[in-house]
Amino acid sequence: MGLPLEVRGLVLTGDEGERILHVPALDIATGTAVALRGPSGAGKSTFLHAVSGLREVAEGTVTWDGADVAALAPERRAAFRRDALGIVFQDHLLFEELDALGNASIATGFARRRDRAVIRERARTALGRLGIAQAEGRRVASFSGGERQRVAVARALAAGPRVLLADEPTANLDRETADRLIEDVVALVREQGLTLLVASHDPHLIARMDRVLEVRDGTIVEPGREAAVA
Ligand SMILES: Nc1ncnc2c1ncn2[C@@H]1O[C@H](COP(=O)(O)OP(=O)(O)OP(=O)(O)O)[C@@H](O)[C@H]1O
Repeated sequence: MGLPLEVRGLVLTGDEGERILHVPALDIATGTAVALRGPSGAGKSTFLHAVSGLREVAEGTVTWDGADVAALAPERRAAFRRDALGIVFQDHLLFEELDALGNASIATGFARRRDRAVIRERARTALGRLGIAQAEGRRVASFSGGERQRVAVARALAAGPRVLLADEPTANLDRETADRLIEDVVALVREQGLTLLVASHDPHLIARMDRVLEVRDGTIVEPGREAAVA
């Protein structure tokens, strides 16, 4: 099952204290697939980092099922992220010396012994679905951008998250691979009731989502409603 997200009075600022984003109120129901679009530099990545607890929040709350990630102590925040969130961000942060399967199943390093085989199996399945099973034993240092992206997606799914957060996951992929990735991720999200929040400009991806939010003029709006999501 996924988790619900509740954002209240969120203000995100830059290094000099300048305001980047202000989101008065936003709710995402459990199991909803949401696209976040908006011009380059609007603040999509900044928002995803904030809801992941990877970025300090100047004001407000970011609450996943009752837990305000912004208020958690650093270790508890890291544990929450590891246990509940699958994250596919633009800098994939793969371990260059490990092969694809080693990267995709990296969560085994933190998991209890009895969960490790499950994670490894999920990683293998995800790599297969994403079309790189034949390269699972190759070190990722030799992978293309698109292949790295797919390894990062497989890694996020292998940990068994309740929420999947992704930043332009189809950006470096050819149309066919991107469409396959979209189909697989949407199927998985639906099967498992995960909450999905994905920054993307890809019309094929956006068309498959339940809701489309737009980062615009320093806030988040929902086109169609044409008012700040409050
Ligand atoms: N720590 C920071 N200090 C100052 N400015 C910042 C900081 N972090 C982000 N910004 C600025 O905030 C704006 C939003 O950046 P962000 O990366 O979130 O945009 P984006 O919508 O994801 O864009 P893209 O589609 O190009 O990835 C940019 O102008 C960026 O330079």
